[in-house]
This record gives sequence, structure tokens and C-alpha cells, in this order.
Amino acid sequence: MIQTQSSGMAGVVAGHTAISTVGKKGFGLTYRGYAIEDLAEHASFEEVVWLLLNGELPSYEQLVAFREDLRSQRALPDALKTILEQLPATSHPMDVLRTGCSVLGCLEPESSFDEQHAIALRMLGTFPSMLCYWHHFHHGGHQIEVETDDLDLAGHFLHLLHDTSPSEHLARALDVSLILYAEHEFNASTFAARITASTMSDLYSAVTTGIGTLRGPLHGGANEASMELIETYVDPEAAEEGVLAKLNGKEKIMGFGHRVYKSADPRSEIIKRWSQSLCEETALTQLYAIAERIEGVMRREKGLFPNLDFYSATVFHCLGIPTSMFTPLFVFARTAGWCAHAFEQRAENRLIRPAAEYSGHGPRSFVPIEERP
Ligand SMILES: CC(=O)SCCNC(=O)CCNC(=O)[C@H](O)C(C)(C)COP(=O)(O)OP(=O)(O)OC[C@H]1O[C@@H](n2cnc3c(N)ncnc32)[C@H](O)[C@@H]1OP(=O)(O)O
Ligand SMILES: O=C([O-])CC(=O)C(=O)O
Repeated sequence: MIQTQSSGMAGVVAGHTAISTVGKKGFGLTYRGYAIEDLAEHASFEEVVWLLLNGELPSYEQLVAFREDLRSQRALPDALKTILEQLPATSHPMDVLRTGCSVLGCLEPESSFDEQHAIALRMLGTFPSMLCYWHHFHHGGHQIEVETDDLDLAGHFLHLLHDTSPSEHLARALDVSLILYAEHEFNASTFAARITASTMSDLYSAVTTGIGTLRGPLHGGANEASMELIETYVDPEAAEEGVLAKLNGKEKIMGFGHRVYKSADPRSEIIKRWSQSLCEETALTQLYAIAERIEGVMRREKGLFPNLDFYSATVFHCLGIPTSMFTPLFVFARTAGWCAHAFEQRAENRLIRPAAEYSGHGPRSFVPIEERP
């Protein structure tokens, strides 16, 4: 039996998948066999969603129809809007999405697995609407119209957030980021979502599980923590001093290291290039210089490399997105991966229920309450 105690299941093969490869020698990161570098260069997020959900790239006609389908899924039911209005203004946007997903599952339940594709599209369509509706209601004091003519999710989200259409270049930066975030094999949130799917539960429950698991700073929450760290420092020298002090205090620096990748996260190299270009475009070159200095210190002191979350934080910041919405953006993208995995689990299902090594008391006699100390 493989020993898993305190190992966080590192290196344990927990199942098989045909959706992606992570860190396999010679394969880097691939979605359905396509290299992440090619997808980030040539594909759109919507093409990647189709690829993940259906196994093949769409034809031109299929993609046009798919974009239209997704666009038609953005409206929110009135009952959901009412609930979003009743959530506190101080809620974390991840909690808003987790709740919103769960509420949608009450209002439009999955009555048969035949509906799974339609429900995946509904979640992809409504998540940006939920987040922006809640945000503008509580922080801008008005009820927004959540449907726009933007065909892609990236442009649509930036339009809803800023109430104006983004430039093509800025929308493409977010589009690429969504591609990079869309899928990553048996990461914690996907594995959790697969466990939920393996009980034959509904798709909303699997995705709600994924959202809750993604929220922590050791996983998706690291993009928010990275931004908070980078923003702490006024210049690269202060960043070097501050990060060294944290390392001396045995603190972890969020946005660095990875369970599977050992020398580099291939996604980080792609998003770093976007970060540099956007920081120049938005006159935030000092922010980029600080991030690069932190990267240098981490490589020199710990031999650690940035993961996707680190430079994504700077890209989202350049796009004017509030830091607390960074992990929700991860949700928009990873919903495609979670759903693809739930479909795969359902197609060949067996309950996921591993064994545990017992480390508690030996057998002992029950002590009646009046005899306990
Ligand atoms: C998109 C994503 O979800 S990517 C991951 C996002 N998460 C983060 O960026 C959080 C920061 N990183 C980490 O906490 C880790 O690198 C993880 C959780 C990603 C991977 O963790 P594990 O595989 O369990 O490695 P583990 O945490 O045991 O680290 C191994 C060693 O490297 C050190 N280390 C790993 N990451 C970091 C870091 N970010 N900062 C400082 N030290 C680190 C650990 O302290 C440990 O050192 P030790 O052996 O002296 O105790
Ligand atoms: O694979 C992991 O453990 C975390 C990660 O990078 C992701 O989910 O994108």
C-alpha cells in the first residue's frame, strides 16, 4: 500500500484522465493533446472550452454557434438577483460565486445527466453576471443589465465590470489568462469536484465543491495573495528586503512553487510576457519591476519559480480588476475543466473513496458520562 500519511497524496496516481497532461516529461501541459503554448497563441477561450468539453477542436461553424449559445446564457433569474442583493457587501466574491452556483442549482436543478452540457454552459454564462451584479449593486448602488453583445467571456466580463467595452488587446490578455487557467488535471479543486461527481451528485454540487476548494491561498487564492504581497512594496529594493525577511521567518511566498512542476510552470512564462506588455501599456512598470525582483529573490534563495498565479495577479491588476475578483476569474475558467472532469467521471463512474491509515487510540471501554473526569 502506498504511504500517504502527511504526504498530501503527492505522487499518488488517483485515477486516469484523457483531458490534460501536467508536467509529463516531453509533454509539458497539454489539453486533449494540444500544447498550452499553441492554445494560448492561436485559440480563444471559447474554443478551449469546446475542446475540453467535447474532446476535439470545434469547426468554424460549431464555434460560431457555441459562442452564441454561451452568450444566450448570461441572464440571471430574478430570485437569484434578489439573493445576491441580500448577501453582505463585505462578502468575499468567492463566497458570492459559491452561493450563486448553489442557488442556481435550486432554481434550475439538473434533473438528468442528459442536461449536463446545457448546465455547464449555463454556469459559464451566468458566473460573470452573478459576480458583476452583486458587485455593482453593493459597491455602486445600482442594478446592472447583465447581458451585453460581447461574444467572448473576457470582453463581456470587462464590459460588465467597467461599464465600457475593453480594447481588443486588453480583452485578449484576459482571454489568454482564461485559457491558461481552464484545466490542470487532478489539482485539488478538480479532484474534489470529481469526488462529488463520483457520488452521482448533480453538476452544480460538483462545481460548488470546486469553488470552495479553489478559494484557499495554497490553490487559487494565491493570485490574490500574490497581489497583496507585490503591492506591499514601493520599489524592488524594498521588495527584496521584505521577501528576504519573510523567508527568514519561514513564511511561504504565495505564487511560487508547485506540487507537480519541479523547475517551471509553463503557463507562467506565457502570462509573464503579457504582464510585461500590459504593465508598459498601463504605465505600471514599477509594479512589474517589483514582481521581477521577487521572482529573482525566490529563484536565488529557494530555487523556486513563479506558478501561474504570480504574474496573473499583475495582469488582472493592469486590467483594473479588484484583487478580490482574481480567484473568481480562475473560477470562470476552471468551470470548463471541472465540468469536463465531472463528465469523464460520470462516463466511467466508480465511487471515489480511498482508504486511511488509522493513527488513533486502540480499542477502549466506553465510560458513562457520570464517571468521566
Ligand atoms: C494555480 C495553482 O493553484 S498553483 C499553486 C498556488 N499556490 C501557491 O502559490 C502557494 C505557495 N506555494 C506552496 O504553498 C507550495 O509550493 C504548494 C502548495 C503549491 C506545493 O506544495 P508541496 O508540494 O506540498 O510542497 P511543500 O509545501 O511541502 O514545499 C516543499 C518545500 O519548499 C518550500 N516551499 C514551497 N513553496 C514555497 C513558497 N511558495 N514559499 C516558500 N517556501 C516554499 C516549503 O517550505 C518546503 O520547504 P522545507 O522542505 O524546507 O519544509
Ligand atoms: O495543479 C495544481 O496542483 C494547481 C494548479 O496549478 C492548477 O490547478 O492550475
